[in-house]
Amino acid sequence: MKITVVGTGYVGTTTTVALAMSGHTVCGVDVDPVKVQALQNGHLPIFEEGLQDALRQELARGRLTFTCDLGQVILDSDVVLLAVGTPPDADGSADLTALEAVARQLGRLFQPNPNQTGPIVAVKSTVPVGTGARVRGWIQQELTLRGVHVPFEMASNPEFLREGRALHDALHPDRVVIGADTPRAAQLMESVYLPLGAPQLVTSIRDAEMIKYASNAFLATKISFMNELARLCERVGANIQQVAHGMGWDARINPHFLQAGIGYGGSCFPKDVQALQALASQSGLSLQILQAVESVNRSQPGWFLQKVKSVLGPLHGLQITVLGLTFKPGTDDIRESPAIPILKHLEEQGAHLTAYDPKGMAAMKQRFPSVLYASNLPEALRDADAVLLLTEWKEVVDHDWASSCKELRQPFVFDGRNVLNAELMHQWGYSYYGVARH
Ligand SMILES: NC(=O)c1ccc[n+]([C@@H]2O[C@H](COP(=O)([O-])OP(=O)(O)OC[C@H]3O[C@@H](n4cnc5c(N)ncnc54)[C@H](O)[C@@H]3O)[C@@H](O)[C@H]2O)c1
Ligand SMILES: O=c1ccn([C@@H]2O[C@H](COP(=O)(O)OP(=O)(O)O[C@H]3O[C@H](CO)[C@@H](O)[C@H](O)[C@H]3O)[C@@H](O)[C@H]2O)c(=O)[nH]1
Repeated sequence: MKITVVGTGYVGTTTTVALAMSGHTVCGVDVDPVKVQALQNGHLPIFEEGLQDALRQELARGRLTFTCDLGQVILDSDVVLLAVGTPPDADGSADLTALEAVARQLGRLFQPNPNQTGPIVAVKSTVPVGTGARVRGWIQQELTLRGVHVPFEMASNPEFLREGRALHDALHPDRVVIGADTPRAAQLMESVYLPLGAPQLVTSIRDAEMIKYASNAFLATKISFMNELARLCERVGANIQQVAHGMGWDARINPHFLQAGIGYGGSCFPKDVQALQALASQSGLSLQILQAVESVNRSQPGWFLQKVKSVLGPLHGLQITVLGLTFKPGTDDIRESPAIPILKHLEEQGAHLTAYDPKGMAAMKQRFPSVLYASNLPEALRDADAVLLLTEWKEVVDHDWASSCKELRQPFVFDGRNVLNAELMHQWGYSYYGVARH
């Protein structure tokens, strides 16, 4: 099939590569000429393991191209996937400006064809319920203005990939959700993903739109639940990791997303939890559980810092090393990373800061220019009064902690992700503090 993907950010780029690997002819379209040029030359503007190699392979095979010119590729596309950003508006609702711009552009570009069929326009971006209908309306308005009839059909096709595992998730999804209100749209969308061999669920467009937000909100709820429980565990002397382990053996609960820590970040959970609440509020409802999820998440970095201060006392003048800046390992993305409020607070308290992250330092440098960025992990640890582990990079977890203890001025380690071996850390001479873990 011929597929156009509009928006070549995280999702769009991964999707173009995965669909080309599935045997389709794919074109990625973006308004950013620098990004398009880089992608066409086989350079990935983001860090995502394995994706650049796969991109180069598909470019070489000739099934994948990138352009800024939507008009050039749209006319013979069977399916147009929209993967532009939907960032939060001032009130938390999803900003659909980019989506509207693309929809109107499609309405100005679509041409009638002799077979009297039109393309399927599928929204892959995360959008509020009802957006499919709005996109249809924007396209139709432009067609009507031109006096042209093109029988395009709408679909919703939410994306569930995780950063750091993007290509794997795009090629091996737990499920493909297809929202379609006509049999032809459903059938064409099913054939897009047929080569993956993944389970497919066909629903209405509205249901598909809600499934995406509901999934993210539920995962965020699991995390905030565990983070709040960790606060109680710490008070009553229980170990949150053992508790999570014991809970996870219940198949009805499952072991995933039960890791307490310093709160969830990234470009999706914080914005999607807010957007679902905004949607509810526009419908005259308030979602109390999600209010609590958000509030626990906002206060979790502060709770962690409180613990640091209760051990170290005033932070002014202390040499503090922060390990991990990205919102999770495997990405260079620092959007909504819990490291941001933590660095801000440490800076305000007058601590001297050194940071190390395998991929996130360039972006963080823009926000925190006065932090010292170490060129490697051993250098970051040297002469520190305390170490705060904020992202569980493999390099950090696998570090030779046994021999590093003597490099620190004071061997305080605060593990915000509960990934180091507490018993060994104590044996090696550290004063080690996890999150509700003794
Ligand atoms: N990042 C993720 O892990 C992830 C996962 C699942 C779903 N999502 C959702 O997918 C959507 C895209 O997310 P992302 O992280 O890829 O966003 P992004 O910000 O990385 O990329 C969006 C891209 O769209 C381009 N764009 C904007 N306006 C355009 C236009 N008029 N024409 C063509 N291109 C245009 C931008 O230049 C940019 O390259 C969002 O709705 C997001 O919530 C993201
Ligand atoms: O037990 C856990 C699991 C995750 N996290 C944190 O939660 C955040 C998000 O992690 P993750 O979900 O792995 O990364 P994302 O790339 O943001 O992926 C989420 O958001 C995407 C965008 O919508 C969805 O497509 C994915 O399905 C969904 O997992 C990160 O800060 C993690 O550190 C925890 O604190 N504890």
